[in-house]
Amino acid sequence: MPLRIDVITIFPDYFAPLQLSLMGKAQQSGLVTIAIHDLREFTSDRHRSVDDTPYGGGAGMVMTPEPWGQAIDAVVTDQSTLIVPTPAGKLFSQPVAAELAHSTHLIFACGRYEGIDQRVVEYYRPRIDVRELSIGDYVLAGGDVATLAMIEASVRLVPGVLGNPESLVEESHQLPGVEYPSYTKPPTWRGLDVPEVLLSGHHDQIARWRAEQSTIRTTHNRPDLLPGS
Ligand SMILES: COC(=O)c1ccnc(N)c1
Repeated sequence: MPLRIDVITIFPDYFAPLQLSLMGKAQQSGLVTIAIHDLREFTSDRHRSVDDTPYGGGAGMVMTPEPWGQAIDAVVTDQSTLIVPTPAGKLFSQPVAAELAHSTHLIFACGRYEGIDQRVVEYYRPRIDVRELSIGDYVLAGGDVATLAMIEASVRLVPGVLGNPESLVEESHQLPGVEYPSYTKPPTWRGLDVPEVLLSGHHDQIARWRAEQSTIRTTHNRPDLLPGS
């Protein structure tokens, strides 16, 4: 059963990159189907408006609930997971990507402006799995880029999408800490040599060196990921 993804957005063109490379191949292989829907197709006024002023005052505009209700109703099933990208959400992570990769149907609601009227989440929460997810502690102009990131991180974990599943084993955020540094030809580049151990053919020594490098890198870049932190 392929993973089905429906993306609802006012900027469908943001998702053209999903036709390229690994994501494009995943769709051609039938492992994943991705459909992009323009929210404005679900408006009913002449101006195809999707936002209005916030109750309670404040700057910016809020996306009105009805177009979202119409758009989500057009694709939702009882197997759907509705994902709302928002800086206020739970943190998206590799384990969450793995969960999404094994879902049946994902609906991404890409909000703009100051966000989507909260009643959209409140309406669907009793009916289906609803997840407000953040890709990190920063604010974007909309949920589209976050959706691209979450789709790519999840789809690459769908069995069969990656040619060599081996490459999933060692990558960062799978093992405790981050990945060791990588090198390829030439052996010397602008006076810089590849670490000798990597050319030695001693697989035990290479594994030990890589584990050490992972710890050094994790300590320097992501001490929060160190065991026991
Ligand atoms: C409008 O959406 C965002 O700004 C957003 C969404 C998901 N993660 C973030 N860190 C920001």
